[in-house]
Amino acid sequence: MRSKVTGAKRWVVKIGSALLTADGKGLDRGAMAVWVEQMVALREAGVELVLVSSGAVAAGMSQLGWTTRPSAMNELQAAASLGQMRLVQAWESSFGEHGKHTAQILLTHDDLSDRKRYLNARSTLRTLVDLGVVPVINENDTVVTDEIRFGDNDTLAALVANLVEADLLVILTDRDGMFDADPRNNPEAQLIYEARADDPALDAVAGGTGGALGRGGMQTKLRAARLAARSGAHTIIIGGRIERVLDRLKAGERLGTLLSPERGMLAARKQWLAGHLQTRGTLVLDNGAVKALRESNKSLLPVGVKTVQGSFRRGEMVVCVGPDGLEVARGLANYSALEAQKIIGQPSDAIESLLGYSAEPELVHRDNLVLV
Ligand SMILES: Nc1ncnc2c1ncn2[C@@H]1O[C@H](COP(=O)(O)OP(=O)(O)O)[C@@H](O)[C@H]1O
Ligand SMILES: N[C@@H](CCC(=O)OP(=O)(O)O)C(=O)O
Repeated sequence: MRSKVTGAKRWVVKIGSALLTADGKGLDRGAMAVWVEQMVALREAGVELVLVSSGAVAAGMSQLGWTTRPSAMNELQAAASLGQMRLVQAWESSFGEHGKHTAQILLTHDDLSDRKRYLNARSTLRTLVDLGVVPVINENDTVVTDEIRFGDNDTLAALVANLVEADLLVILTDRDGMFDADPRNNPEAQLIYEARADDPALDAVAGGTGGALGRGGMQTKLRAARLAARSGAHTIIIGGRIERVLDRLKAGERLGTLLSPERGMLAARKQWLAGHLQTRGTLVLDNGAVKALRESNKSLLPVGVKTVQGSFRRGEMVVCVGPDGLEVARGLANYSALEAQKIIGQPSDAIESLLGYSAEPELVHRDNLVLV
């Protein structure tokens, strides 16, 4: 029984091109319907779900009657924009059969490396998930250039897992999981059931590249597992054609390859927050806010802040001190220093009238807060 999988509350499911298009024969709607049925069941079981779907280029190629993947960027981008339409239509209509909606999110590298855009993408995704909508994410292939492309959706899916703080990343592919050698050339290759994501021995076995349609192969899946592990997520690499694959994972069956993070989610996040960012300002809290943070593990609301010092932008790190000037916590601010000045001491439902818009009710969300 895999308790880390059965207990996971937030899943990112990534489906690769080779799998989605039945090796280039156009979108495999039958297979999509089977995954959708299982994803709907997961949602009904209380799992929060984000889907990362490849297949735009492959779907576009089949619409255009192209049998080999073009190497020219403009052709790839044209195929992607054509195929993306069909891809999201197929997901929407398939989820629609179960009364569920999907939402398209196309991301580029810049969207995740810029703090402000990162926070915006995160709060949109959270809102969609809270609304019961399934976000369907792909790379924004038509605008990316070689220098800034994720290149493969394994990496994108891992960054999305970091973004939404998923506890499980499920990478569905055309093999049963990660083998101890590339199964294309080694019929004797054995499936690896469990390993630590950071195990250096895995580098040698994941050497091969992807198939004709997919881009990454096992190498990018391993890298994705390592990236996901940074925020404490487990990764499963597994065959998407295994019967009732998602249902059976949820039930705890030992299928596919489970790659575990070296640290738990909270420890990973705390280390990241504690180690990686410079602080840009200080919020002086009242006693009630200090107590709410320390004793009840709450988010910091504007109402509990007395003064704002320094100059910070949305997404930057601030220090939270008590009335005695001693540090209580540090975290990422949802508002800039100028905005914070206007909303401190006020209830969150006044933010909209004070600023003209409201990003979030919290000044610092507890997920982005580390107590000292
Ligand atoms: N150690 C390995 N275990 C399993 N598959 C491997 C391994 N090394 C290379 N591969 C290849 O990786 C392929 C899956 O990657 P890829 O073609 O990029 O698919 P996707 O579109 O699902 O991302 C498999 O078909 C397999 O041939
Ligand atoms: N964004 C691209 C996906 C890139 C890709 O090939 O990814 P993958 O098949 O997951 O290795 C597309 O939709 O065609």
